[in-house]
Amino acid sequence: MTLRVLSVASEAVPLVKTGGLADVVGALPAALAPHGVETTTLLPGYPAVLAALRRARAVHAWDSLLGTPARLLAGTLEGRHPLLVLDAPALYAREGAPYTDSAGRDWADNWQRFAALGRAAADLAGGAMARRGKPQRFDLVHAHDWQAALACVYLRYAPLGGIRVPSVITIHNIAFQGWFGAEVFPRLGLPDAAWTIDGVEYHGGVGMLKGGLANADAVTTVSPTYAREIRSPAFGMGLEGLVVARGNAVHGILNGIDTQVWNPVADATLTARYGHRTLEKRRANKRALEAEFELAEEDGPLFVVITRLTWQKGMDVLCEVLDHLAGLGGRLALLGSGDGGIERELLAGAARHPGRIAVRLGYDEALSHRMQAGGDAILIPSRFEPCGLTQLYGLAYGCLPVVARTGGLADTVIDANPAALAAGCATGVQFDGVTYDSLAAAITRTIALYRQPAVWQRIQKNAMKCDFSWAASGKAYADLYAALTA
Ligand SMILES: Nc1ncnc2c1ncn2[C@@H]1O[C@H](COP(=O)(O)OP(=O)(O)O[C@H]2O[C@H](CO)[C@@H](O)[C@H](O)[C@H]2O)[C@@H](O)[C@H]1O
Repeated sequence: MTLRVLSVASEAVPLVKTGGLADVVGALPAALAPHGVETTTLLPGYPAVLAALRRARAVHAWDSLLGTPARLLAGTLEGRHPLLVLDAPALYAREGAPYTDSAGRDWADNWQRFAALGRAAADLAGGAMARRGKPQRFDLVHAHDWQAALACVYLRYAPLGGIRVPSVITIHNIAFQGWFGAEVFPRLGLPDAAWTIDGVEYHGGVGMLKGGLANADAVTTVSPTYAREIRSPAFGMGLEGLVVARGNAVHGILNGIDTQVWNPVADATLTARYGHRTLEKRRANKRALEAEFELAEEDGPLFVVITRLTWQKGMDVLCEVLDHLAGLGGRLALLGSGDGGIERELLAGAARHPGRIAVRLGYDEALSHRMQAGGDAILIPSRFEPCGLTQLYGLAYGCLPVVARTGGLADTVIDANPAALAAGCATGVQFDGVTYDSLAAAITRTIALYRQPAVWQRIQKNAMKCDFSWAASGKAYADLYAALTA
């Protein structure tokens, strides 16, 4: 029997992406299909999403969805999986990024933009459209992050159709909570009962992620270690008490990677395609990357970084170790954008070390593939990392991850310590604490390993043979859905 799931999110590859959330939401339908789950993805109708919809048909219209007219358009994701798009021009038809305007400021009406997404999801799954040609019945709603969290709250406090549908919320990053002032509460269309510790009330305002965490039937986050970490104040960002209170309803399910998109044997963006038996072909990718970044052409270690430039990702500490890295004969190619101060410091580092440190500010998906294929090691000094995807891509591409021991980074990389090297299972380098000393020592250790070619290649082969496809995690989600709908 097919289980029908409505996956609700604010971004999904290949239509709209600001970070790893989009990779996961985009990959889930194919990951779940082998387990008898049909996933319909509901996204906001940003201009880019509407432009990509081919042969869309309108399947529902609201005269007023939280105060604004809206339509629901049906199409497909990747030409294969059902897609629903919430077309509400007053909320989404604007220039800029999904959450911010062109100047990088949060849209002032974000509360309404994403409350409407949650209300639409609850209407769809709860049966409110049944009389008016609802496109399909759903057995379960899966909400991602604060932007979709109100779906769980509406299903609990204000179901409009009378069908009781269970919900799951996934936390991709507990640091982003969607908190708004108390004045928005009356406009959400929720009963007074939701203005409580069990509902959306949080520190005197509306906490969207908090409301979802409190009211979803199950909570998942994207690695087992992060599921434990967010029980503590250091990682829970204020929500640790609620996470602890949800007890066994909280699950850590590791993200997978889309092996159709991230596979060096078949990756069309690369100069040379290769596998773990043809590692020597990586050299052509390294030469191409050096040329692209105007780095010195040599066989010494080439580090890469692909990230949002933020405090979470430890990029301030990376700036501090640039001189150390270059002084040891290392080179660095960095792709990222974000914090203006960090951008300036990185550019200053590149100016101090021409040919050794090169920085590309911006977002470039194809270049990120070429960097994983041409770099020797990827540096990921995150202060916290719910799962992390770039270390998984690095493992698949033999670009060895050098990671802080936190969250999903701790769960997916095996440190090349003497015991792991002797046992032949090492896949990268881990270090404790994101400080100058710890990161500098990890870089020193990585370069020492690189200078032993047989050892390095062994680690590369181990890394490339790891299976971080969606197979296991797709099943874990499907099992959770089955338990909730039994
Ligand atoms: N400048 C650039 N150009 C091209 N590509 C770039 C880029 N900057 C980043 N990327 C890409 O964006 C994605 C980032 O995903 P991550 O999982 O590493 O972090 P993010 O913090 O966005 O996601 C959050 O959600 C995901 C999904 O659950 C969790 O893995 C993670 O820990 C959590 O913080 C990767 O696909 C990466 O290659």
